[in-house]
Amino acid sequence: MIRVSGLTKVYGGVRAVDDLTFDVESGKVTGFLGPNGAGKSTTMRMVLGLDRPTAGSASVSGRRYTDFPAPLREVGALLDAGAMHPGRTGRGHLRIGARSNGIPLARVDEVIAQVGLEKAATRRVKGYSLGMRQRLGIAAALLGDPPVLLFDEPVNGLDLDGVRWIRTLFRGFADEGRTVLVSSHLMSEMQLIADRVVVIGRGRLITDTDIAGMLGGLSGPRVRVRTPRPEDMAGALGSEVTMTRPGPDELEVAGLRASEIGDLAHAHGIPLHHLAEVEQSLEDAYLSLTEGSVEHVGHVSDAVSDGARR
Ligand SMILES: Nc1ncnc2c1ncn2[C@@H]1O[C@H](COP(=O)(O)OP(=O)(O)OP(=O)(O)O)[C@@H](O)[C@H]1O
Repeated sequence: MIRVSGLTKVYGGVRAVDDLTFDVESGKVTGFLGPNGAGKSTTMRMVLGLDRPTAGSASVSGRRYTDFPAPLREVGALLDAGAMHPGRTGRGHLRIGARSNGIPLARVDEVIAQVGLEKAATRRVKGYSLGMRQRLGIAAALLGDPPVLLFDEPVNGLDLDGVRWIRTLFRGFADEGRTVLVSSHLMSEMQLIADRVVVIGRGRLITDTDIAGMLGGLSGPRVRVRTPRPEDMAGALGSEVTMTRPGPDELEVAGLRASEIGDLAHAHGIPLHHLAEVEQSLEDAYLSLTEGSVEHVGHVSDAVSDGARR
């Protein structure tokens, strides 16, 4: 488990991380979400002892990272897949990590097989694609078979196969009882990967909840209705519901379920051409959670459109 308590980091005048407190439980994949510049990487760096907190603390399995004699056995991390010596082979890169942490060299071939890099292991890293580098970075994180794993934006730049592979891998880690913290600014991806989400903005905690809780925090289900008689339909729905008019013959209704709207239409003899609940996504939840906070509105919009572009 990872415990972050009152964690704060100030760079010059910038409060990159601001009094952040949350726990990351074992046996789950926890998404660490926030727009660019929210402070995710800085938080992870402090958990890994790479940055010193201005205030507060971060611990892994009850100890500070810097107190572990063989940290790779306790925490595996992928922070920046680009930060590998380009002239080394994949296997060479892993052997150095193993040696410096007292890990048997036989483990190197095990993790190479686990990430599917057998064929590329003797090639130099400079010839690796981004996806191969991500795989190698994950192999390095797994070297010490650690109970806690941290990944900073692991799906960035991966193709669909790579993303699917990572999703399955992370689920497997959580099912084995490991603690898995994965940062991303892609809400849609987290909806598929994570059991819980910790959302931050401008270094501060916005929410710490499970996916169901985040979706449940929305204003309730919305229903899309298409009818040639939208005015009559609106009248039949009454004043208790809230609705918008996305198109000339369309209503989007909050406050009633699709079945109730169908029954009302039937009772009033109004023909319906379409009736469906609008699936709500984590993206919607993220927006609705943060739009009340003026401080974050600009950042949230940036993040969502940024995510949509990728
Ligand atoms: N070494 C540093 N010196 C000065 N400012 C920094 C440093 N590292 C990060 N910052 C600032 O701290 C803030 C948080 O940055 P951080 O990289 O932690 O955010 P992030 O959520 O990981 O963003 P991204 O999604 O873009 O990776 C930003 O304003 C950034 O400019």
